[in-house]
Amino acid sequence: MLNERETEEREYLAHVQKKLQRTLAELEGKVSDSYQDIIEAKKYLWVNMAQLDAAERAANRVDISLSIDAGEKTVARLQKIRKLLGSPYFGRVDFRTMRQPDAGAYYIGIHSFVEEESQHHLIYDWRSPVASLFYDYETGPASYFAPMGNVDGEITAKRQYKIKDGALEYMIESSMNIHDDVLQKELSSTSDEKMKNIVATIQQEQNAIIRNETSNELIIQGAAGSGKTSVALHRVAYLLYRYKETLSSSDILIISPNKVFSDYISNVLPELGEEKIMEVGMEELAEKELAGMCRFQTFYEQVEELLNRDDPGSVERIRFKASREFVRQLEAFMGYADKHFFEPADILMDRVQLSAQQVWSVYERNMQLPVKHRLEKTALLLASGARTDDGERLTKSETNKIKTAVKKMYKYQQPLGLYKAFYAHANQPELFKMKGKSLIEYADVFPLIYLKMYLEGSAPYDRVKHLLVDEMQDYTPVQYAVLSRWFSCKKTILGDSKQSVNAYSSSTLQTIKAIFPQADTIELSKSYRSTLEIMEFAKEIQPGGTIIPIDRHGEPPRIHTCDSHEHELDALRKLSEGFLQSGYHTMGIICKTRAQARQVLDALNHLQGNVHLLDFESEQFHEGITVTCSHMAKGLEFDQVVIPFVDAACYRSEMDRSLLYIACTRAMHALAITYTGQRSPWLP
Ligand SMILES: Nc1ncnc2c1ncn2[C@@H]1O[C@H](COP(=O)(O)OP(=O)(O)OP(=O)(O)O)[C@@H](O)[C@H]1O
Repeated sequence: MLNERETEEREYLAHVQKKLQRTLAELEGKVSDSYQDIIEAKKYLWVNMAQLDAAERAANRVDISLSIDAGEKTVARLQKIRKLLGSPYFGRVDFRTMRQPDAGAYYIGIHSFVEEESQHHLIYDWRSPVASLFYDYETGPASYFAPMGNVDGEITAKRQYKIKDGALEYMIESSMNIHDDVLQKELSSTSDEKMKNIVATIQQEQNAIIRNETSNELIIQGAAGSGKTSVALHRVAYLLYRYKETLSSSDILIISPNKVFSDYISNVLPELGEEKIMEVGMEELAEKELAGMCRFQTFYEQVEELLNRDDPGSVERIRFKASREFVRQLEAFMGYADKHFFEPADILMDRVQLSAQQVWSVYERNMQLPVKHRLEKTALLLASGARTDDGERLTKSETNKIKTAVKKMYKYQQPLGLYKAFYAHANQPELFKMKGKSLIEYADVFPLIYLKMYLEGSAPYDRVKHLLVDEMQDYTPVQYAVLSRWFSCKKTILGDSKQSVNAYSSSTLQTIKAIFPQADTIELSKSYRSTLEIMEFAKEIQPGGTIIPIDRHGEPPRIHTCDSHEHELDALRKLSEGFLQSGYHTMGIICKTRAQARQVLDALNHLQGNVHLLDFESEQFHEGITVTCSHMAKGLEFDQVVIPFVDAACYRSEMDRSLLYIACTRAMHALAITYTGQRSPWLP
């Protein structure tokens, strides 16, 4: 028997759906009309082309493009209505202000929906001011910030709904924030090959980040699975909604670790009704800067090299270049170069002579400019101020001669030459080693760019109004120094210091905070991805920290001890076949190195079609079995994770420990580990 409330709710749902259906039909009609209009206008233009003059043709083209614009807007609305029809809303708050006797019901959904005749809001967008009540308060006194000021009042009731394919699956009357049962249900579902939106179950501390409008720089340190990436993407959607007049999706840039990660998160914003955001990797940005100068090792190649080879020299080079002290030394070197690498000399020409002293005094006044611009300006100022004995101005060719002479007074013309000079100056030439002809190590890429900026200047990315940097722990102080020069806009910087894939070059939260002293920092410690059993296991591998696992239970992680390598490969085959029979969608076999991943791939040859290798070059994340390495899997998640070859020889260093932790925390529901011989000391 349905109780009275549920009957009421079903009636309201039917009412909203009727209105949505009607709007849908109207919009479909509009789309079809505007399609016809465009065809007609094009036909007219085509048939009458010869008779129309240029102005008429141009006017016609403008009409067509306006119709296309209008049509596109209608299609976008249509898509939103279709989405709402499947699941119109997920929450309701009944709120009354101090001056109202009765509470009004506010239904919260992924988009807003206003009844045309009455202009009554049947659904409020989750980003609207009033919707914050749903995320921030239990029943009782509450307030929200509206454009006209703070609105105080009382929440008299809160409800949550699960509406799927237009049908009410369940509703929960709750005095609580977001009822735990609903969150548990969401988290227990199987994974997708794309990240999902979390609008229905955003938690209060996450909502504070999403709706933060005051921080110019916001650092989010979040434990594995705490929702950092989800929250950052919802924050982007919120800012696009809040500042729709001044901010568009093309003003935002995400720096993400790899193409697969970009693909994995690519659906969240379109699901929220926003356009896709541009994503770029650090290396793409570096490539643009160093084009024509040199090639470089990638970050993943650097990590692979460290994992496969003990090379204390390489570790020392990476460590040195990952410190704040290194940036300080580079900057001190720039100061030194300003004074010592410019050797002013007399410029003696037939009609005019300039003394070294004159040259120096103009050069000195323009020290704030990049060297190249400084030299150009020095030459131009000298030339424009100079006069011949007859009081004449200099000719163009004389000016050019001064330019060439001044340019030659600077000792280094090429960034790479200047960069090498830094190591000579520091008396540590062993800290710079080319990898090959015109090929530099990854650790040298950003310091070289930093010096190139000093030497030649660089074009800042002024169009970007908000920068999002994910996996912040993987970037070094010199990378942040370069990023700050490129992007002077607002920034959201997120990551987890416990999930570094290269222990020698990772940045701690303290380091990042020191680099951005004005930034606000928020820490998220509740972890949502994995079951309690998996998180407890992972915490034993990487102890310390304040991670709080969600109270969701599953099978304890299983450790398979094998007699031989062959036996271990057999165990992997069985686990994979078991997965294919289970209801899970994704399984990650997460290895330490690429070579191991290839071995596993060979062992699973018989499951072809269900198995995918996820490597540096991969662009997509697929359903089924993914064989990959920890450093490629970060940011991703799988229903089930298997970590092979966790023996004492393979997982022994601090870096291995961190990679093992990353691999374990990718698992949502099930985790298995295999090894042969002696188990890794990092295993609980
Ligand atoms: N409020 C929430 N409601 C429902 N699911 C959530 C919520 N917060 C996080 N999750 C889920 O938890 C998982 C982890 O989220 P996300 O990948 O954003 O975390 P992360 O902190 O970036 O993780 P990591 O650093 O380990 O890669 C995802 O499946 C996400 O949907």
